[in-house]
Amino acid sequence: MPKILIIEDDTSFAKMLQRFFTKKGYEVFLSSSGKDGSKQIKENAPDLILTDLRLPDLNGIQLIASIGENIPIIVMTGYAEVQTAVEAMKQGAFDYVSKPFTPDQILQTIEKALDKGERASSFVSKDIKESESNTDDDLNSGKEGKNVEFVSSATKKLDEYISLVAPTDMSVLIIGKSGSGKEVTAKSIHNKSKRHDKPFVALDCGAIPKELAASEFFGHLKGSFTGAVSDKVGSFEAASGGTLFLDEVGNLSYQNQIQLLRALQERKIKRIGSNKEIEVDVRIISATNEDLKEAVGRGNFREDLYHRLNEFSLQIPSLIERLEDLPVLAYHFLKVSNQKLGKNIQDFSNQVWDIFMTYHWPGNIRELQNIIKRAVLLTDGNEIIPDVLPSEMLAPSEITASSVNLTKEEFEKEQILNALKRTNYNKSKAAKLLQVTRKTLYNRIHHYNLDI
Ligand SMILES: Nc1ncnc2c1ncn2[C@@H]1O[C@H](COP(=O)(O)OP(=O)(O)OP(=O)(O)O)[C@@H](O)[C@H]1O
Repeated sequence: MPKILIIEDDTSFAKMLQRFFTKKGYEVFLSSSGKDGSKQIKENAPDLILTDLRLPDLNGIQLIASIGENIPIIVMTGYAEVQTAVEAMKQGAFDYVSKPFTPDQILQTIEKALDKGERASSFVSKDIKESESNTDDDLNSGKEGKNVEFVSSATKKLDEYISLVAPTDMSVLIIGKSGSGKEVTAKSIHNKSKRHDKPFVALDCGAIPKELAASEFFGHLKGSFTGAVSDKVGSFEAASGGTLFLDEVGNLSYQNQIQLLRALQERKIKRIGSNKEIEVDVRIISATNEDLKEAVGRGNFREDLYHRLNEFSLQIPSLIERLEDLPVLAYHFLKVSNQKLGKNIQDFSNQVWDIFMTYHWPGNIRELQNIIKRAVLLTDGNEIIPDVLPSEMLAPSEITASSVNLTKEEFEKEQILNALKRTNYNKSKAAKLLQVTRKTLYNRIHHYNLDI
């Protein structure tokens, strides 16, 4: 079993990595300082070292220089430290990864580094390594064989990340298209966290007028502004001890971003009209369906806030990227709709399955849910047939699942143009068809420079 030493002073982050690598079959040691790290290198003889560059007692570059080239070292860097990371590589580090990174990214880098080390020393312990890796393969295939039947690899990976990050207090940024399950994911993280018996409060930042955002976040006292007819508890206070979910966080105005950042930095808020500071303990999970990094680049979203919200990011696959899950979801929605509507419809016809598996699902899981509910309502027989599906599914656009070989950007651009054509260039209707907000549609039109 390969041994990894993680030198990182952020202990909850280090523990999360430890759990992940242990699951992947590594033996993991933790150290929170350079001095202790050097001691552990002697005691535990790790096969690989993963180290932060900023350590409380030693600079990572000095540490790397003292280890030499015998053990592969991977350095973890903050977003502004790439230059130092390059320096670290000159000193002999194998590679660097910039935070935030997904566990899979770091795993790949580690495997690459170990593979290199293994080749270099293969003559020493080839037999042992071969027998160990065979056992690992058997275990992995056995594990997967149990539950891969109906679940896509994209969803399995997502579940794995949720379980990893849930017990920590890290801020999570969930990225995904509208209706893909971002809020469901946020709830799942909350339910698996130690805060699960405290409130989960969701705030749709896209729906609040910017003048009212501060009051929604922090609350207000009666009479503090026109319309403040009674005292109001804000979302931060309401979520105290629990989780605050900020949906469509990219839609916050610049002024609101500053207010949010201040509250996150100070962990204290004041209700509007009050001088009393209130300490708040909330975990922040936010979601976006636009590219926030790009919004940072354009100057529309504050970089400092972006990094504070994005200690860990989760990408939610669109339904079209997880079509293997569609049957499980479809039967689930059939069952729920039957219960709600007092029906007992058994199945979907073969033609319906064909349509489901080739449609492009711009509205993702929400669209599937709505379509099935409507179909259940309209069906008299035993089985759902194409007649009860919406007409846009029966005469689908030229864009279908098979066109996924377009790049993601080309595909999205096509979807937007298509929706606009089908609605006679009415942007409100096109946004509805795409199941995004008008603001998102405007942003995307601007992003793709669409001349309409
Ligand atoms: N894994 C799932 N199982 C069952 N239902 C799901 C699942 N994921 C999403 N849904 C359903 O799909 C709908 C959309 O999910 P959700 O609200 O989480 O998406 P979203 O990405 O947050 O959407 P938006 O971007 O519009 O806020 C909800 O009604 C939700 O119940």
